[in-house]
Parts: sequence; structure tokens; C-alpha cells
Amino acid sequence: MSAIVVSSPGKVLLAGGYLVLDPAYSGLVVSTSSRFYTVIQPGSAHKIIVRSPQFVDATWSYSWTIDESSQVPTVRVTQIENPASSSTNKFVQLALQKTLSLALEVKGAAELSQVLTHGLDITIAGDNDFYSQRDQLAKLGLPSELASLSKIPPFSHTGVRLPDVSKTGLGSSAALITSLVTALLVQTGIIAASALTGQGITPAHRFAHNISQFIHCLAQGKVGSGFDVAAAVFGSQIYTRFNPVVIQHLMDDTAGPQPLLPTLSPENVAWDYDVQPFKLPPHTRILLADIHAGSNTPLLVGQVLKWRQQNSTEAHSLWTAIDQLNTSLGQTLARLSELHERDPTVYLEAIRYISSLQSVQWLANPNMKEQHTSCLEAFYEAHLLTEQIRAKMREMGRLSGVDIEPAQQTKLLDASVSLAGVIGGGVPGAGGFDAVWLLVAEPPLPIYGMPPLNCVERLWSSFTGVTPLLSAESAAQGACLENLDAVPGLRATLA
Ligand SMILES: Nc1ncnc2c1ncn2[C@@H]1O[C@H](COP(=O)(O)OP(=O)(O)O)[C@@H](O)[C@H]1O
Ligand SMILES: C[C@@](O)(CCOP(=O)(O)OP(=O)(O)O)CC(=O)O
Repeated sequence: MSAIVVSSPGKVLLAGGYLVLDPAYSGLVVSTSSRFYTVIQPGSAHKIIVRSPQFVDATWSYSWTIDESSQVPTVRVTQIENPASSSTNKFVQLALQKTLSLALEVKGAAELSQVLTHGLDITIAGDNDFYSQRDQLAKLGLPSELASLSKIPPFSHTGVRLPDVSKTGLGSSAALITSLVTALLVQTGIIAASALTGQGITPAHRFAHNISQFIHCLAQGKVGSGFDVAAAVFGSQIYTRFNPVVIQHLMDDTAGPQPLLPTLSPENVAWDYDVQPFKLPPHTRILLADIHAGSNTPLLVGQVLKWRQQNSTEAHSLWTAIDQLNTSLGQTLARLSELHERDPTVYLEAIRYISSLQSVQWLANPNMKEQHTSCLEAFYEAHLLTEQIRAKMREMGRLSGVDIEPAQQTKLLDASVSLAGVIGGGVPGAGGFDAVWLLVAEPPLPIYGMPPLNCVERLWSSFTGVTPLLSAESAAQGACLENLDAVPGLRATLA
């Protein structure tokens, strides 16, 4: 039997940090070209072996049994002691336990036993972008540039144990859980592999979403907005969160085993999240910086929400103002895609034009051609909106006593967004010290002057500790089935 390979992208929350925790507001989510891959191959009888070949001490062996002692039969997944490895992986073990229990409900004991009769050999690998490559670049004596990152072999070894790795904030656990769970759903026949090959959202995607979202919440011990899992399953989107009540009863394991299918089924209308289509405009590219400092998201969230609760009137008007700006940004970016569709030649001329000029100059040319006006106005509008969102997020930070856009990020962003061809930028997600994002014009070459991307790289190299990431927006949208040999370097990670 050939290997089953499922990949899921990472995420960037461009706009909607903190707001998206409330179902009254939505967030602009971009899924990244950087992905997590899960490869399932037949293993040895009755054993499930999971390997993360990019880490030290990261092989976990499990046995499984069907527990029929209670009213609801479940699969119990137990780690097998291994003298060579002492680590545990709560995320992986819960993904196995819950997905196989769901398979037991859907397929029955005989069919599940058949699927598992030869055991499973599972390999998990994340694109290099999920983990900081700063030390790797230093070791190789390479500058912090995109070209250097391309020289690091794919799925490169991090040299450390999982708890010690420095993450870049692309949502490794959500992408990992989604790819692992979805691969297991295919392996156990709960969803058909063919449902993951095309574009568009299918019931299979919704099933993968519901179970991944639940397992991710269970492993993290909390229910966040879930935009990271939604990005890993559905790709870039305008996301409105689900009501956490839907999984509340499953979060409490002490209540004894409960059936999963009625809650996690794609037909359960209590899953009220909303996913609207969203993508970045053509010939633009998202550029992310790994700042290599890190922030504690739950700590920031706790403080901001506490302030919001204690200052409800002021918070309400701030949230409303930010939400209007976020919605307008989504609409302006969508308008740019429409303008491209209407007239690709004019759009391309406009993007070439803005690539060599700073945003303040985009509308200042008295000789601007009539046909370019709509595109240039929309690009400038996107620029203004991102600046207004930044200002409001700084205000949120000031009022709640949280460093949402720290001074050094303000300096980096101010310098970056004033470069030619840079449309806008901000701090993603909860903000803090770990990352910034930029939206940069990327017209086909040749263009007049240095491409905006290279100008940004040059600027960033003058800031200590700032490394670009290779990630662009995912072309393949969300979770998808892969061909093992079509993913460079993936086969080489297998044992
Ligand atoms: N490559 C990997 N292989 C196996 N497990 C991983 C891998 N990357 C991340 N994880 C799991 O995800 C957990 C990290 O979760 P979390 O701290 O929530 O990260 P993030 O902020 O990236 O979502 C790790 O403890 C581990 O269980
Ligand atoms: C504050 C938030 O709305 C966004 C946080 O986004 P990040 O991208 O900062 O998240 P982490 O990967 O967990 O660090 C919380 C949420 O939506 O859950």
C-alpha cells in the first residue's frame, strides 16, 4: 500500500487580533506556503510509531486497545516505554486517541482493527519556516536573507528537543494536528482521499476541521478563537469563530467517555464558525519577519481581555472602530483582485508603478493616467488602512498596558512601510515581540529599480535579530493530499 501524505499550511492573522476571540468580529487570515506534512505508511503489527525526524529524542511508540468497559467504547492509546527515548507528546497522543475513537464509532471495531492490523508508521515534518533558522544561518556563515534560507535543506534538523525549539509563530501545533488528524481520517476511511484534492470546502474539510479544532483545544487545555486550525484546514479566509459551547462537554475527560460523532460530525449545526473567501491581490506578496524574541500569547490575551471587561464602554468603541478598519481592509484587498480580473494589463502597469515609488507618491503624479486611478487609489487605501489599524492596535496596547506593537517593532515597521513598493504592514495576531508582516508589490521582472522585496531585505539586515521567512501565501489553500515524491526532501525524512 502506498503512503498517505496530507499537508496543512501555517497561518498569519493580518488583522483581527483579540477581536476574533469574540464571534461578533472577524479576522483576516492568510495561510502560508509553509506547511506541516504527515506521512502514514504501514508499520509493524499493532504498533503505532510516530517520528519527528527534525528533533532530538522525538520517536514515540504506542499500542492501542479497544476499551469496551464503559457504555461508549473508545480506543485507548498507550505509550510504549522506550529505553532510548524518554519524551512524551501530548498533542500527538491525543490526536491518535481521539481520531481512532471517532473511527471506532464510524467504522466499527472490525474495520478499524483491519486498518490497524499492520500497524502505522507515521512521520511528521514541518517546513523550515516554522522554526527559527537564525542559528543555522549563523553556522553556515550566511546573511539573513531569503536566498540564504533557500540554501538550507528542506525539513532541516533543528538540533534540539521539541520543547527547546525557537518557533516563528506560524502555528506549528495547529498545522501539525490538522495534517496528522486529516491523514488519519483518510487512513481509516472516514473521509475519502479524493475530497482533499480539489479547491473548495467539502464536508470532508468540515469534518477534519471539527475534530482538529477539538483535539487542538484539548491539547492546549483552552479554547482560543481557533483561527489557526481554520487556516490549516480551509486556507486564507475571513474567519468568524465558533461558539465554544459546542465542545465544552468533550473538554472534560473526567466525565467518562462520551461519543464524539454527534458533536464532531460536519452535519452538527452547532458548529457556527464562518469562513468567507479571502486572498491577497495578484502580484503582491506577504513577507514575514522572525524577530526571534517571542511573546507569551495567553498572557497578552489575559491582560487585554481583563481591560476590555473592566472598561466596557471605551473598549466597545475601540473594538468597533478597529473592526470597521479591518473590514475595510478586507474589502479593499478584494477590490484589488477584482480590478486585476477586470483588466490585468492596467493592474500590472499600476503595480509596476507603485513598485518604484513610496506610498506617499502613489497619487501625487499629476500625469497619472485615468485608467490607473482606481488601482492606485485602492493600493493607497490599503496602505492608509493598515496604518490606521496599527495606530488603533497601539492604542489598545497603551490602554490595556500590553506591548502589542513594541517600540522596536514600530521602528522596523515605520522604516519598512515607507520603502518604495511596500503597501502596508503590522504586527500579526496578538502582536508583541515575535513577528511583523508586510504586504509588498511583486510585479514580474524586469522592473525599473530594485524589486521592493530586495529593498526590504536590505533594510531588515540593518536591524539586529530580524530574519525574513520564506513563506508566501499558500497557493494550495488549506489541507490537501500530497504525492510523496512531489514534495522536495520529504521522502528523505522517512525512516
Ligand atoms: N514537528 C513536530 N512534531 C511533533 N510534535 C510537534 C511538532 N511541532 C510541534 N509539535 C507539538 O506542538 C506542541 C507545541 O504547541 P504550542 O506551544 O501550542 O505551539 P504553537 O505556538 O506553535 O502552536 C509541542 O509540544 C508538540 O507537542
Ligand atoms: C490574540 C488572538 O486573537 C490571536 C493570537 O494570534 P497569534 O498568531 O499571535 O497566536 P499564537 O500562535 O497562539 O501566538 C488569540 C486567538 O485568536 O486565539
